[in-house]
Amino acid sequence: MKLQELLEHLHPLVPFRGENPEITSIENDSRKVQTGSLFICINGFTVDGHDFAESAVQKGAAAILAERSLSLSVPVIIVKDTVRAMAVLADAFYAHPTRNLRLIGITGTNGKTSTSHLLEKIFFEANKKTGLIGTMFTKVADEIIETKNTTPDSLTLQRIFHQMIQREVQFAVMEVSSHALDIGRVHGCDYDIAVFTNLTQDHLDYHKTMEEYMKAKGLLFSRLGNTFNPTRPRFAVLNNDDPVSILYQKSTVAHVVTYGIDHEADIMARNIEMNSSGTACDLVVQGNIYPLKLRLIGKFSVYNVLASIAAALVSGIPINNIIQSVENVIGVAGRFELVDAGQNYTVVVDYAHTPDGLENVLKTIQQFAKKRIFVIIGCGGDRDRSKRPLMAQIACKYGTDVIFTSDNPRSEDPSAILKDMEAGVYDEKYLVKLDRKEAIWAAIEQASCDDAILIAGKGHETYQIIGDDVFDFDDRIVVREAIEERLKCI
Ligand SMILES: CC(=O)N[C@H]1[C@@H](OP(=O)(O)OP(=O)(O)OC[C@H]2O[C@@H](n3ccc(=O)[nH]c3=O)[C@H](O)[C@@H]2O)O[C@H](CO)[C@@H](O)[C@@H]1O[C@H](C)C(=O)N[C@@H](C)C(=O)N[C@H](CCC(=O)O)C(=O)O
Ligand SMILES: Nc1ncnc2c1ncn2[C@@H]1O[C@H](COP(=O)(O)OP(=O)(O)OP(=O)(O)O)[C@@H](O)[C@H]1O
Ligand SMILES: N[C@H](CCC[C@H](N)C(=O)O)C(=O)O
Ligand SMILES: [Mg+2]
Repeated sequence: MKLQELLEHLHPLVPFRGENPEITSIENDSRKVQTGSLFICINGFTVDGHDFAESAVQKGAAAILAERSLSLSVPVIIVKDTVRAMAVLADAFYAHPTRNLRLIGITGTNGKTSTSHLLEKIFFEANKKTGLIGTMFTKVADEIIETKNTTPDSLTLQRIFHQMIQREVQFAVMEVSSHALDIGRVHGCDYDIAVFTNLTQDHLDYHKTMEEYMKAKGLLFSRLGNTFNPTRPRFAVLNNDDPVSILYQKSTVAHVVTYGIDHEADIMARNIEMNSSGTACDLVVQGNIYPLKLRLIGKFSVYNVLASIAAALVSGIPINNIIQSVENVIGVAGRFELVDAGQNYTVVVDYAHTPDGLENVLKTIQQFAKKRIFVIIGCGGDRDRSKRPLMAQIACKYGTDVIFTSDNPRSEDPSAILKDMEAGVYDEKYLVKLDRKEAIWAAIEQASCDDAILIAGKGHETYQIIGDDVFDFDDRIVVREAIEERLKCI
């Protein structure tokens, strides 16, 4: 594509003169630039991409998109906001891939990964070709691609959609983080369905207030249906048990479909009964009642199931297929994942990393725990500090034996993170063990018959980030080793 043809997608006041080279790729990382690339300079949180423009030209960049003038031997196009321009240009360069996909975006503080995996499974089992983008990985048909962020930057994202089109994917399900909505990573995505799970405290390091956080998530709904193809129906799937849904409902021109447990909704679950191996309930859809037997545990899992059922129904998947798929789901990796190595107590590994997530999981455990509840919990570094004391409080409210330990300290001092947690707790009911492996082993040493152990915060993660180092660490493997070692000694 010629540079001028590409730039026509920006607004007409963007000046363009001079050479009109062929653009063979778009890159925002100078290290990936090749001959013919358009290099987009992004002023990031860590470094300024403008500082790499010269090296991009040396690597063969044919043109540069920047926010300020740069003296270079190739055309430099100046825009006010390169992040925004990147989203528009990436969408155009890859021939507007989301116009040809049924795209479902899922936002909310907790439950995005769980709901998106459930929904992808429903589509897959209904013989649709699927794509998935989220925290754990990205999937294009049967190919798994590693991604760094829950929602990748717009360039990576449009490239993935393009691959999906090439692989004839019909339904793409993606997690849409509040960061992505705020920064503009999903600008240019044409969603058919937007799903809201819930809103509780997280990411205040970034958004500063709950109001700003709520507004960022709301962008998914206010933009829905404002894009390219007005003839395709758009749906907002909202959780009626979360008061924020009323605001999102007001902000969208799309059709609204609601789900809920405690408040009247289009799609509901009633008569929920739970034990340690599953959940039974009645699914109510348009006055019809369908008995559901889920292998997933907890009220929060029922919400995720309802959200995925609602999105699948408005996508035209028959109810009986949907029910069969959700009943088959054993679980999502690292979400209420039970570790059974032959011990006589329950071990749960869960990704709860917010106050609400932790409370939901602990309430669930409390419902079937017969004796002590051990909680092993830490908080991530370089993330919302204000959630640390709250998570510590919740751990001590529901746990009988609590061990505060490290999560991913990242650039922070691990002891300082634990001090932030301790500030929320006034009794002495907890132990502090900086080393996560030691914390897990200590709990296993003390556990006895019918106790329950929750290892929270890292779920599916197979690493621990300490400083700039990434170490192998998987709660599920570490706890299994500890259990097996203890069983040997009996
Ligand atoms: C705070 C934040 O959002 N940071 C994101 C941001 O990184 P950054 O601004 O630090 O980038 P940077 O290193 O300053 O680089 C600026 C520019 O210079 C370029 N560069 C850099 C070096 C070089 O040699 N040459 C070069 O051209 C880079 O490619 C980039 O274009 O842009 C990167 C590329 O898109 C992201 O991967 C990175 O996410 C980091 C890893 C992150 O941890 N983000 C978290 C806060 C996040 O976004 N989380 C959300 C929500 C998670 C959830 O709740 O599920 C998510 O969606 O992941
Ligand atoms: N609907 C829900 N409501 C409240 N808590 C939930 C819900 N679903 C899951 N959780 C809790 O939150 C944790 C994270 O779930 P999940 O990974 O699905 O959320 P997420 O929104 O994708 O999180 P992230 O922001 O990290 O991408 C789970 O391990 C569980 O403890
Ligand atoms: N998506 C969340 C995941 C947190 C997981 C936790 N283990 C941590 O590292 O803080 C975040 O990036 O804030
Ligand atoms: Mg997620």
